[in-house]
Amino acid sequence: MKQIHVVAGVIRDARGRVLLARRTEGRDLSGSWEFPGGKVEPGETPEAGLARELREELGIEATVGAKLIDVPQRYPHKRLRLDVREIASWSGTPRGLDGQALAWVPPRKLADYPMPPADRPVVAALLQPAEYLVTPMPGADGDAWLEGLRATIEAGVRRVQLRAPGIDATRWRALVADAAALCRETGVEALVNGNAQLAREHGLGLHLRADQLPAFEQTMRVPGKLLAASCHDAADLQRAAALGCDFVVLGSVLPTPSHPGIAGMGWDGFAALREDCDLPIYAIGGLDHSDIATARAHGAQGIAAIRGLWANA
Ligand SMILES: Nc1nc2c([nH]c(=O)n2[C@@H]2O[C@H](COP(=O)(O)OP(=O)(O)OP(=O)(O)O)[C@@H](O)[C@H]2O)c(=O)[nH]1
Ligand SMILES: [Mg+2]
Repeated sequence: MKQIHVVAGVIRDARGRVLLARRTEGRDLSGSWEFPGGKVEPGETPEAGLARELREELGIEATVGAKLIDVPQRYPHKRLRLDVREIASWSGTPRGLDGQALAWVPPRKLADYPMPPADRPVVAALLQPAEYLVTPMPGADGDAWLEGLRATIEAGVRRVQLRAPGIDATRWRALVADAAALCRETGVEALVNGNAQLAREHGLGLHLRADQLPAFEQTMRVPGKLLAASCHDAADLQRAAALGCDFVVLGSVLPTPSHPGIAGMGWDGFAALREDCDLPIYAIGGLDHSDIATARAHGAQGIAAIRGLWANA
């Protein structure tokens, strides 16, 4: 199958809006909106290719900045790597030189524009956190666990999964109530592992374990709240996508002490699974903050971790 490297730019105006272009008739995915860019030509660097595409398609001169995300994606007749860069600065007035419509879109509204599958992880990378904390098991001192959560939030974590497998149910209910209040107070998105009833009671999102995916039904969703899932293979990813999960966690990428004897799928294994799925995916398994750039280079939203993100570790 044909493998193509496409480089596209996130171009922002002074008001922070992002430029989208609409694919013209007669091309693949026509009518869908995309980040301006195109195929890198043989012998060309991605930066030079993107600057050239923006000159040809929009008539602007651009300086290519930091990498946002690299999304490996499989389409019916080709395998794509969508390599997305921030545009550090640009000059001129963008015009649709190929006859394509243009739109300046506030980031919050990006999801309203139909885009190709490879762009869904790109939009998620622009809007959603790169880190997803999974709480460690509370020790005897529940207050210390809550303090750990507070410190982790103060350190910058904005999305949290409350998880404590095997804990006494009454004790967990009380800890979840306190943790939910703390997350609400600090504006942090919180999901609870596995327990739809607890999620409902506290207005939390729900994070499904992989073994819960086959029997889970839409009617069990918490209305208006996030739904996420832990995935280990292609079948899990397919089930999570069919359920309409907002995002998933996929691993283990590296071997971890919590799953001794299980080899990780590695970054190449992660990227291969990501090719057939358009969900935002956090990589998990032996990772911490320092792995975010590597994760993004393999199409991940970022990293999920217990010890790797816990402030009091
Ligand atoms: N520029 C751009 N292309 C994207 C995005 N998302 C996405 O899937 N693509 C795909 O990446 C490829 C972009 O290549 P292109 O615009 O240079 O070329 P094309 O295949 O339309 O050109 P062609 O018809 O001349 O072969 C297309 O297959 C397009 O569907 C995106 O956000 N921006
Ligand atoms: Mg193009």
